[in-house]
This record gives sequence, C-alpha cells and structure tokens, in this order.
Amino acid sequence: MASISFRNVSKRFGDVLALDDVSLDIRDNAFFCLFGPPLSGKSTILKLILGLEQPDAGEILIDGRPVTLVPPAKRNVAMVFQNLALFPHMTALQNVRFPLVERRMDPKQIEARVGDAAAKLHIGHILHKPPAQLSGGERQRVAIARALVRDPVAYLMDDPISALDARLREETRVELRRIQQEMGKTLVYVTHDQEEAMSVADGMAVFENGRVRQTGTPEELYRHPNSTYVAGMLGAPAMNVVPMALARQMQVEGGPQRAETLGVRPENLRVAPGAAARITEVEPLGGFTTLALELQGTPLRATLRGQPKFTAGEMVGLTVDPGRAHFFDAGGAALAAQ
Ligand SMILES: Nc1ncnc2c1ncn2[C@@H]1O[C@H](COP(=O)(O)OP(=O)(O)OP(=O)(O)O)[C@@H](O)[C@H]1O
Repeated sequence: MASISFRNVSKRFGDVLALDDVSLDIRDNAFFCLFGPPLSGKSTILKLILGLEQPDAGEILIDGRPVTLVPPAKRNVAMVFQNLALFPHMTALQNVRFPLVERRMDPKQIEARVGDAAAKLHIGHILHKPPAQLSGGERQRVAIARALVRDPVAYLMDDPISALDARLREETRVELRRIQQEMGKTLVYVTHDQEEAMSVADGMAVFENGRVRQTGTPEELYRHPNSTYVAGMLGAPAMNVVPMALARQMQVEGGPQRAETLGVRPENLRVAPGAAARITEVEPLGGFTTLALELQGTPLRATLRGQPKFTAGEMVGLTVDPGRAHFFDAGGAALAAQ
C-alpha cells in the first residue's frame, strides 16, 4: 500500500534544472505513467522516489510521510530493472530468489514467496532456465518476479519495454496491466510512448523540460488538454491546431474572445461536400483511413472510419463535430469554449 506525493520538488544537476517545482499525487494502487520527451525529468522522479537522489527543494511523501531523511533500503520501493539486469549465470529461479537469500530469509518462507510470485507471473515452467534461454517477454516477467518477492510498497519501471518489437510490446503492456491489478500495488511507469501511456495508465503526468504540464486520467488529458503542448503529445495523428482565421472555413463560429488558435482532433474533423480544402494524400489503414488535407495553405489531418472513396486532388468541405472544438490563447493555454 503506498500513495506517493511530490510537493513543489526541484532538483538541479549542475547547470541543468532537471525538475522545476513539481507537484504530483500518485494514489495507492495506481498504474501511473510519467510521460514526456527525452530529458524532460521522468527518470529523475524515479531516482527521487527510490532515494538515490535528494531534492534541492520541496518534499516527497510515501503514504503521507515525508521520506527525505529515510534511506533507500528503508523505503521499500522496488525498481524493476530491464531484463538485462538478470544475472546470466543463474537460473530464473535463482534470480527470483536472490533478494531473499541475500536477506537471509528462512528457506521455507523463500519457497512460499517464490511460488506465489511464479504463479502470478506464469513462470513456473521456465524457472529452471538461465536468462539466455528465455524470450524477451519471459525475461521481463522473471525480472518483475524478482522485485515482487520482496513485497515492496510500490514498483518503479523506467521504459521497461521500449527494446521489444511492436507486437511483443503490445502483448507485454497488456500483461503488465494485468499483473499490476493482480498485485494490487502502486506502479510508477516511465514511458515516452503515448500509445503505451494511454493504454495502460489510470493516471498520468505529462512532462516538459522538468515541469509537469498536466496530470489526470488518459481520457481527461486527451479530451481536455490544458495546452497545445499536451494536446500535441497525446493522439496520433496529432491534434490539428490552426489560426482562428481558418475556423469559419470549418463552420466553427465564435469561440472565446482571446482565442488565437483552434484545435481539432483528426477524428473530429468531418469531410463534407464543398470546396474549401484539397485532399493531398489518402492513406487507407484497414479499419480507418487518414486523409492529409490543405486548407488555405495549412496542412490538416482527418481520420475517417472504414475506407471512404476519396482521391488525392479532390476538393472537399470541412466541419467539426459539435462540442469537439478546442480553443487556445496566444501562449498555447486552453480556453473554455463559449
Ligand atoms: N546524474 C546526473 N548528472 C547530470 N545531469 C543529469 C543527471 N541525471 C539527469 N540529468 C539531467 O537532468 C535532465 C532530466 O533527465 P532525466 O533522465 O530525468 O530525463 P528523462 O525524461 O528520464 O529522459 P529519458 O527519456 O531520455 O530517459 C536531463 O537534462 C539530464 O541530462
């Protein structure tokens, strides 16, 4: 059981402000994703939770208690290292047992805990093998089991599946979600893959340059991004963000007074009869089709269901699904629609 909170935490490495006044609340038992581009401060959050680094300012709380003065070993938080961190000369079983043997735990208790972890992770049948004889996904599960036997209050993972190929990544993330729910433990998970974050997280924080730009559920952030930055980070193809001057061309009337740009997700852009925009590219992707369009020189993307019959060069009209227009001010901050 562990909730984890950051209160106005800053961390500097030399000239680099790795974290800038970060506040975060990760609730107990959450699958919480730290999401952002490289060097935005995600791994620094993990190091601070583990206690490998100390904040320069602010406070970190685990289950409501400040941990600044608590040494790493006493925090009982487990980092699940990537599969490379398994000992190659040991079998999977010896690897999983290792943290408990090191603590001189009673052998009977060790067997019970290892048996429990192996059952949860479905690795009983591969425990006799060394890591070299396991697939990437199996190694991953063994690495998780090794963390699991310690019975920590929370797990941390730093981009654990980025090295796997696309299909295995998809399988593994579904599995991680299942394991996390079964374990009933808080999992803090770093990723720079928006699809991964959206599919597994029940809470997430979007980072930019050491700052948290927004936190919430993936759905909240997708539907109500607070800025063009967050809007652009979630969703592929990315949200169309165009000058307000083009809003009328898409039948969007009004908008808040200070609005400088209009944002429309590709799936909320409707293609209608008309001659406002030119289709520049048609990309049929099976279940849906992506259109690249040009509206008065501005490129746009639309995602349509199925395989509608459009061809490059065709002129079309554009409308926006009612209630699905986003408006942003000159600084890129979201404005409430009027
Ligand atoms: N030990 C360190 N010494 C010096 N600079 C560091 C150290 N650790 C992190 N930094 C710097 O702090 C900033 C944030 O790094 P961090 O590793 O937290 O980013 P990240 O979002 O996890 O990036 P990535 O996705 O590439 O892992 C970067 O500019 C990085 O170079």
